[in-house]
Amino acid sequence: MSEKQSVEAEARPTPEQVSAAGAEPTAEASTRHAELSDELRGHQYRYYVLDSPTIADAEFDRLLRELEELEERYPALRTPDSPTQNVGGSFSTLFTPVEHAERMMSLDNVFDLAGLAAWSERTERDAGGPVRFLCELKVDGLAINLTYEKGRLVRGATRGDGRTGEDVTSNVRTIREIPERLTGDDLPELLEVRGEIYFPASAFADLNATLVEQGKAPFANPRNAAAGSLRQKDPRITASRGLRMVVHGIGARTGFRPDSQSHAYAALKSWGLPTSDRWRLVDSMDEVRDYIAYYGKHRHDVEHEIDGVVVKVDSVAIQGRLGSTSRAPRWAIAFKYPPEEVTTKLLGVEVNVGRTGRVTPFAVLEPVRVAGSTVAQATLHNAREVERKGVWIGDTVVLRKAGDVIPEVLGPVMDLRPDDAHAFVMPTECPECGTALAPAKESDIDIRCPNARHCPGQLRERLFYLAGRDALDIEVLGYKAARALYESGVLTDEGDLFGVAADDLLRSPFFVNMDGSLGSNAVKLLENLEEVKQRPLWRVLVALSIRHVGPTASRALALEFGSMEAIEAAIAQDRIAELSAVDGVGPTIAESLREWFAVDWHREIVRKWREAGVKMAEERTDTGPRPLAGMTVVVTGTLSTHTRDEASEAVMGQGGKVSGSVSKKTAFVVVGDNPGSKYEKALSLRVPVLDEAGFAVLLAQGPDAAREVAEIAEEPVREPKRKAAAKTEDEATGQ
Ligand SMILES: NC(=O)c1ccc[n+]([C@@H]2O[C@H](COP(=O)([O-])OP(=O)(O)OC[C@H]3O[C@@H](n4cnc5c(N)ncnc54)[C@H](O)[C@@H]3O)[C@@H](O)[C@H]2O)c1
Ligand SMILES: [Zn+2]
Repeated sequence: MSEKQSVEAEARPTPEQVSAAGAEPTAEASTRHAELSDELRGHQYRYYVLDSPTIADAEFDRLLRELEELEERYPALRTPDSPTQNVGGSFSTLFTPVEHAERMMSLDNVFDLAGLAAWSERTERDAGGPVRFLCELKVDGLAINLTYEKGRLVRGATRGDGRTGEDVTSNVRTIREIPERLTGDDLPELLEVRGEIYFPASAFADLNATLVEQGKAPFANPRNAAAGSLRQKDPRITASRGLRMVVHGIGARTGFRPDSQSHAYAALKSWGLPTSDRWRLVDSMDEVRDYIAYYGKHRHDVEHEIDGVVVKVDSVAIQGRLGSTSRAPRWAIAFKYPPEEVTTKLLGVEVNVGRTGRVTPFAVLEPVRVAGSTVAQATLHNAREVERKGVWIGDTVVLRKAGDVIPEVLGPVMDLRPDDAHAFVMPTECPECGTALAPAKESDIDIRCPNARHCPGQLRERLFYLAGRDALDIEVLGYKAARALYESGVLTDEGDLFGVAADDLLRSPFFVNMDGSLGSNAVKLLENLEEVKQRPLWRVLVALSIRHVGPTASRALALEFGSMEAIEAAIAQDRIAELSAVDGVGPTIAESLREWFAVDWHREIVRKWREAGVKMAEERTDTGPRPLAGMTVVVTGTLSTHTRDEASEAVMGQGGKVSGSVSKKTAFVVVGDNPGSKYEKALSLRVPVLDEAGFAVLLAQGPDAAREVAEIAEEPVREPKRKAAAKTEDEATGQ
């Protein structure tokens, strides 16, 4: 890094200096060039020959780009043996070397849309006009060359340096997807088929687990697994690995003259070769960008890893006219997606105790930037998962962070394992309370802390959860406040929560000012707790942390039973069938309710909350009219006057049901801003549609009045009406 900076810091040569024969390289530049070249060759050897790289691809690419930049500045450094000029990878002595009939090339890369646009402009200029492009996925695997003579597979070879590869014919023959004989008439005399061997992403974790079990080294990622599995001395091992292939090109051919890449694919497919069905022919760069965007989003919906998109000129004639450089064709370009994989150090494995007592190990990592954020932790799910991945504390590991997906540790870089690395041992006691851990059932993989009531970890998580937006929504009760409450002994479990008074909070430094007076957070908490006592029954049910009883089931229970007492009575009288018959509840949840209420201290929570004044019944149960009884209302889009929850509560408060899907039986669909397809569905089913004003009418004046102001589609269904006035951003997001 520092050397790079020193090179960059030098004065740039003037354009005249460069244009002549190129600037004379400085001593520093030459040294850095030599260093980088050596380093890159070392990485290439590990990657192509040992199948065991020690740095992430993005890091390798960064070093290669640095080399390219140096050579751009000092063209004299660009010697034919530079890593920038060659197809990466020599060949090993493990396999017999074989010459390819036609050279195997690499691909030039671009890393952004500007680079892609520059390439397409250059290409169309050189081609003398607009060209048709073929877009396909860049499969992150291992390049292979299959030679077919008169339709018979005679050889399989790795790319090697592009001219000479390794003979892996017997290994290739074990891959089921690769035909021994092509089928059809008109088979070419000679055909080199180029493609990628890959290891299915979904089988990767299992492969590592098997290797670890056998005491063998696990792979860092699926690409290495593909290369390592194909390049085996014993083809039986290759056969056991379930490798697959995608065809993406042709080399030498006799008796086969396709006029385009796409025609070639069609022919290869008809002969039984595994071509992809994801390629697209397009006539504009807009469509290329759409393709790139689509697979950027669906990168992990594909059976193999993808590191980019390859854009090719479809016409073989134009391909020929454009030709190639020493290492890559000019008629194709690889658009690389932002890297998702990095390597970092696994500093430790710690465990976390969850709301239900589940103890989960997580990786503590040296903080590293990947996919736009800094990652310092990654869940490891359970002890078996840590073992299956084969990662040890102290290892350099490959970390993958894909977009919004949670970061995942893929595997260890075995060659960098330090002597003092050691396997993680799952604790036998709860790190929060010291209780012996055990699986809930003998067959469970997860282990739990059985001290549910008093374990600080579990209590903290339950308090945090009951204060959440989907439960009681207590603003000031966050993690720190939750911890402060039990650490100072203000409460022993959540049953005490609503009995907390100012005096109690004075015992906790967290809630007290320097001068000994009650802090503003304490005042706020006490206020909050008062308000919360009036929350609807379903929120109280959620707050109890009963397994499987989330907002949906709680709403259904509240609607059906109307009060906590009624639910308790149903359980006490063993009317479980009645519970499970409730729409949105079912047998699992009914059983879970029964189990929960069977525990003394659980029933105590309910009793204490009730005594403290928490409302445990829906107001409307026996008093007041229920004008919406028997009606189902669907709410879609954003309302400015109600949050979704408030709207649902208002409907349920009047005896109505709230549903997520529109059917013929729906009484009303309430439509806010940016409604989804439910609006269109309502119109097509001729269900009355209410805007916000209409919803207000429904709540204030009842269904008959609402029907007067509702929009009902006439037959035949017309184009859905778009909501005219857009809300200001504040209104739209202010809920
Ligand atoms: N981590 C390391 O130490 C290390 C070392 C060397 C190379 N590498 C990585 O290897 C890559 C560079 O090597 P490269 O020259 O092999 O290739 P490349 O990945 O830049 O592109 C060329 C290769 O892409 C493959 N490919 C996949 N899909 C294709 C498609 N649809 N059409 C055409 N070709 C397709 C072909 O096999 C072709 O040889 C980089 O990603 C680099 O980071 C990493
Ligand atoms: Zn515990």
